[in-house]
Formats: sequence, C-alpha cells, structure tokens
Amino acid sequence: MTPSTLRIATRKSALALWQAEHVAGLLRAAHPGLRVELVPLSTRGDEILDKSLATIGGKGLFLKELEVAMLEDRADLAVHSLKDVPSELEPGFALPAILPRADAADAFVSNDYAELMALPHGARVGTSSLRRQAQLRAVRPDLTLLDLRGNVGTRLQKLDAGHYEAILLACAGLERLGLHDRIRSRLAAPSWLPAPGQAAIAIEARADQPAVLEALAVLDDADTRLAVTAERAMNQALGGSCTVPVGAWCTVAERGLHLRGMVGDVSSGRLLIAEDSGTVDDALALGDKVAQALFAQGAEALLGR
Ligand SMILES: NCc1[nH]cc(CCC(=O)O)c1CC(=O)O
Repeated sequence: MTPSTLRIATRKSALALWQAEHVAGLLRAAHPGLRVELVPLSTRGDEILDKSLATIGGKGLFLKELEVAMLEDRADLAVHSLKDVPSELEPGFALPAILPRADAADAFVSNDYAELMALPHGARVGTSSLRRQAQLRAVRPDLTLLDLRGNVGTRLQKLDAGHYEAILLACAGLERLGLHDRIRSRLAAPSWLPAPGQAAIAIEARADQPAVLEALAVLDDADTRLAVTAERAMNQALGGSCTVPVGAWCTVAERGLHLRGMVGDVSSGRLLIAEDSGTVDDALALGDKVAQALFAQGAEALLGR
C-alpha cells in the first residue's frame, strides 16, 4: 500500500532543494492524495568548505546525515545528485529510482571568453574536480588550475569577483537553477567525459521499507539506470573513490550499451581512455570490462594503488 506521507531528506543548497522539490512534484503527480514534505538538513560535506573533499572523507559526507535521518525515521527518502553518491552504497540502503538524465556535459563558464581554446596563455581556471583538472591539463597544459569549492552560486560569485578567467561546472546544475545563460560552451562526450552518473538524480531509501520503495520505483528511468550502472561499475572496479580523476559516459541504444571511460593524471595531463560495447542485460560486466582495459593501459599507477 502506498504510504500516506513521504518525507524527503535533502541538503540545503539551492541545487539540492530544487532537486528535492522536483522529486516532490513528480511523486505528488504519480500518487494523487500523497502528502510529500521536505526535511532540509545540513551535512558535513556542506559545512567544511576550506578543505578538499578527499581529505575530509569523500563524497559519502554529503549522504551521511540524510541516511541517519532515514534510519531514525525522520525521513523516508533522500534525493541526491547521483554523481555525489559513492559507487558502493551504505548497507541497508537502496536506490529505488534514478530519474531521466539531463545534459551530462560540463559547462565552460566565463565572463570574457567563449570557450576553453579562447583562453589566453596561463589563464586561471577554477575547479576542484580532479577529473576536470586532468582533462584541462590534457588540452591546455599552460592553464593555471585553481581550487574552487562551494555550491554553484558561491562558485559563480568567485568567478564574477575576478578570481578566475573561467570555471567549469555541470550543465545540469546550471540548467536546474535557471542559470542556462551562464553556459558559454559545452565540454561534452566523447571528447570530454563527465563524472560517472553526472546529470542523473537518484532517490535513496531504506532497503527494509518495501511500500516506500514501491512508491518511489514509478519514477525510475530504465535507460538512465542502465547507463549509470555501467559507469558506476567501472568507477567501483577502479577503486570507486572521488579522489581520482575518473570520467565515464555510457550511451544506450537499440543494439546495446557503449561505455567510454577515462583515468587521468592531473600533473601530466596524461589521459588513459578505453571503450567497449555490451548488452543491456549486462551493464555491470561492461563497466568491469572497461575498467580492466584501463588497468591494462597502466591505470594502476595513476590511481595511486
Ligand atoms: N559536485 C557538486 C555537484 N553535484 C552534482 C552537480 C551537478 C548536477 C548533476 O551532475 O546532476 C554538482 C555541481 C557541479 O559539478 O557543477
């Protein structure tokens, strides 16, 4: 039986709130009469802004408080950007729905330059993502790469304050926030790879709540789930952490899946690329296969393992 109320735990950033409201609207439309409430929470990942994510414990920090709220029955589900969800979920939790993917490209954002190749020699580019840094190094070794954390609004403010000639952000986040205008050009697959799961919204719930899981599953998009399953399997086989520069892009077509994966080195700008195809019933195996191909090219050394 569908529950009478569903409480959505969410982070408080503008993007997280947009995504939670979006899911709330979809749930109300799917289940007439259902009450849907937001439970906004602060996470350690949001509070510690002066240290790199890698040093404070990785992406799981954005999920922890939301998961505790579900365990303590203060919320029934949590809404996440899938790329912030570790490839291995906490035991006892499930992802009953993955929404249709938005634009998975990265955005080149600048007030003075229209695209990456138009930046002057040595220009300052802000991004804390090792994946973005390695790919920038590969095409523009001359650039000055600078750290840039914080939510989307904070990052744009720092650009506008003149700390950088350009910054890179996800197109999906800008679009959701009504900031499409800030996208000067797109950095898109296959030449530029997004993070595994980028632009997909995931719904997390307790694995022991069948009625909740069932109510949420109506929002699942099968093709997006296939693509991100392959991408996340590859990431997990490579070590699964967010502290290494890994990119992945899986397309889904009638004839099957195609996954392209990347492991990069930030200091040298060297990128290892591998790709392969598989059937829709074996997305996990495809992710493994591409990870093994990257290991065969020497990914181990870049992953610091
Ligand atoms: N790391 C933060 C984060 N997590 C998800 C998005 C964008 C939305 C998405 O990929 O679904 C962003 C911002 C960004 O990378 O610019």
